[in-house]
Amino acid sequence: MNIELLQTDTLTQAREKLYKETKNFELKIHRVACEEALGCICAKDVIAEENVPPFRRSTVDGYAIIAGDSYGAGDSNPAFYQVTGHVNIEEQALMTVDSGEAVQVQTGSMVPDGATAVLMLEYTEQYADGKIIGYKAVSEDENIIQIGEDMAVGDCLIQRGREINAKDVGMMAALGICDIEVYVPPVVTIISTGDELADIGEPLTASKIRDINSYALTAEARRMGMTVRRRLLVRDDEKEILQAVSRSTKDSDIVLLSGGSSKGNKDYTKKVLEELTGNVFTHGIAIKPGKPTILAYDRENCTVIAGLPGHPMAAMLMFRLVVIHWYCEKSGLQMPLPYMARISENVSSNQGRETCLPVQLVRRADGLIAKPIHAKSGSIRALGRADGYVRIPRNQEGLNKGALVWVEVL
Ligand SMILES: Nc1nc2c(c(=O)[nH]1)N[C@H]1C(S)=C(S)[C@@H](COP(=O)(O)OP(=O)(O)OC[C@H]3O[C@@H](n4cnc5c(N)ncnc54)[C@H](O)[C@@H]3O)O[C@H]1N2
Ligand code: MOO
Repeated sequence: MNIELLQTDTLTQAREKLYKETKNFELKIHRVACEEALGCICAKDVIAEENVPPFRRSTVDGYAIIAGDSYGAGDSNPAFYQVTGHVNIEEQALMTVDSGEAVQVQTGSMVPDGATAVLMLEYTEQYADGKIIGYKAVSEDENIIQIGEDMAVGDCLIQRGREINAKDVGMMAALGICDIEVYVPPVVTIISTGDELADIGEPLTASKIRDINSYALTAEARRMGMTVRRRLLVRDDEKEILQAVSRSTKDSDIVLLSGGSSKGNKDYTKKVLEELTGNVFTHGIAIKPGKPTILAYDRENCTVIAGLPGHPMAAMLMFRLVVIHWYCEKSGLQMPLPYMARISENVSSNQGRETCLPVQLVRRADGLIAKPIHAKSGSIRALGRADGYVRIPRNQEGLNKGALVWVEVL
């Protein structure tokens, strides 16, 4: 029997091909209100058009003075000031402060011209009508926040690619930015293929197993902020798969298939994708798990199609390592930073294929420990127990116990 072996790309090659093939693919952009922006991905740098604060503000309750007037002042050598006014928090400071003078201010009040510092209330005492004593020296600018010190006109405050968080929403409010340009979440269709698959509510009959991938991939896509248009469970039937993909490429930016990606007699994914797109550019990636991954691009509908391996761990990892990685490149989104940990035991790896080793993270007094999860490629439990994975390069023999590794969080 002549079985054609998969011609594998490295992960880097597969990513580069996908990026090159999808040059004309552009994520759509829309505006959302500040209150709705949480979790969206910023599509254009947000530049401050106002100074924050817009005027000099006191950071304490006290007296605005000329700092030089306080030099040398202390408990046994107080300085004397003539109080010439008071600025309430909502008032504009219309007066100026001259040498020997003090204007009373509140936390957040505008600091009058001429004043170069604010002396805190607790270091002062009423002396006589209209006069105070100061028991402390203050330096230039002490207790004053300058115009634009927090955010200045022209500062880039939210960068393209950033996932907007609550603090960013606060910054937008501070700058009077009512809405922001963000990427429209890509629309995804997820198709599980397999005659052996039963849907979640169906009774399990002999030789059936439950469909995990369409649920897990849907949840992962949603976690990434994507919109899941539909989730389908399709038999190992070429025509059925073709119909499902063909209908989905018309209204989805991304179509994920799972199962049927290798070379078995019922593995139709590649054939169907060839027929529909004429543009399958990867079949096989030198990575474990995840080798039988297929990548295609439908140029007409601008749809990225990934045929993921059936094994759930492999499907999840390849969704992340290829498709989500591509989405991050397109949008500028950064994945969470990896954790550094020490590997708990010697690990051998498959030379010639990069290894993605699922690990559990355990916190110890001296740092994090990454415990490899030993399980067969199709293990479901491994998927649930893994906090993350360690990537071992294809040309590396393995890892020695205690080696420092980066753990990408799952
Ligand atoms: N002779 C060879 N056999 C296999 C090879 C190989 O190189 N030579 N590679 C193995 C690897 S690695 C993987 S991964 C799988 C990939 O196969 P397919 O992508 O064609 O997937 P299936 O054969 O359809 O399924 C594999 C496995 O996963 C189960 N599965 C499929 N879909 C789901 C789902 N939605 N939820 C839960 N489980 C699912 C399926 O029942 C199979 O057990 O091929 C190996 N074989
Ligand atoms: O490479 Mo397979 O994808 O081990 O599960």
